[in-house]
Amino acid sequence: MFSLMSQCADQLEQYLEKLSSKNEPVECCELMAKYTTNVIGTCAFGIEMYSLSDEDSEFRRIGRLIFAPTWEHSVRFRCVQFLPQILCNLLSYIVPKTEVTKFFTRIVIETMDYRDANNIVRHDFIDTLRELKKHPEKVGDIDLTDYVIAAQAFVFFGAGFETSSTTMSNALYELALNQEIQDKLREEINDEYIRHNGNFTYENIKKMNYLDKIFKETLRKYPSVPYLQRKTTSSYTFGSTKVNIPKGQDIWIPVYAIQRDPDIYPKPDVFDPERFTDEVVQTRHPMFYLPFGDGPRNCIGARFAVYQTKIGLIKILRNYKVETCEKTQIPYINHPKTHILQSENGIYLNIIKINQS
Ligand code: HEM
Repeated sequence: MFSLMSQCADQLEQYLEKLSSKNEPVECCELMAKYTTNVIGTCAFGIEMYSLSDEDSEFRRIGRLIFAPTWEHSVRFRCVQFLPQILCNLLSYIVPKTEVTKFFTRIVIETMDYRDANNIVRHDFIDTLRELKKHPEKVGDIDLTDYVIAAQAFVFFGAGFETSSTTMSNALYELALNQEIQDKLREEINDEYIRHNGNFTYENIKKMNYLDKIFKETLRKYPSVPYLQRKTTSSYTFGSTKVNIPKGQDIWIPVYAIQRDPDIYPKPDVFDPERFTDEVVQTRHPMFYLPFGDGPRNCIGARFAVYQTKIGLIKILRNYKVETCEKTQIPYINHPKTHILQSENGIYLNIIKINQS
């Protein structure tokens, strides 16, 4: 899996060569979304997405549609959040299927049929879905229709690419604003490059401490999922107070607010990777850092996200310097309408080639 990710990162590097030669500011949210679309397509679906090389890639177009902050999306999202399940189920039969639903149903069913007909096994996400289709008893009384199967693929794709791509573009934004942090990271990348003859493996990347601290601080300051949702399974009263949350209550856990609380993270708007040294981390309650959630329904793609982000950043920063430009929005403005935390006007940066031996 990691080697497939690494190939996508190599394609990103080639694409950057083309982009940087234009000497124009680059919109990094779109750039990173193209990269992570490529990674998820290659690793999870076994489909070459061409999202970097092809400006009109179908997958990238659908990816944009999923997260477009439109009225229709808002209404659908709120219905799922607030209407009783039974009403939602009923509505799903009445409301017409969107282009995204049709696209995912077609692509997933076609890919599964193609693999069945040609005896192809890749041990990826599509194979897991094929396995479930062959053995529906494994999912109890859930009716595994084509729509239900496509919905699993949709969640995986939707949850996987935009969260990671915004994390990458936010990291680049902070590195452009904090050149000394960028230089220090490049030093670590170059040391690793020399130590391992240019071969960045999963194991090597795991040992890169400074990169890890930057990754964590990026998700501290910009948690892609700004709040978590839960329903209480029992009534709970806080300490010696009378504040009570009754059983069955829907609650939102405000990750963004916790991770920007000055009592927990002093000077929360300062980007400081040193908040994530082992010693400092031990002084904080573990629930004060929740970018991937926690408990049995936490993010299943966390490790995938960590490595696609890190290998992508390594490939960019080894050969390119990122700098702010006239089009860079400073300070960062949160988009008021998106569900995933994003900057309102994109992240424009100069990406300048540096000569490495
Ligand atoms: C930086 C990148 C990512 C972030 C910040 C992130 C964050 C999250 C968060 C906060 C949740 C909810 C957890 C909870 O409620 O406790 C979640 C759920 C989920 N994530 Fe991620 N995620 C990322 C990348 C990915 C990737 C790459 C994939 C798949 C390849 C993925 C797949 C999922 C799925 C399927 C769920 C739903 C799990 C469930 O409901 O049981 N995520 N993610």
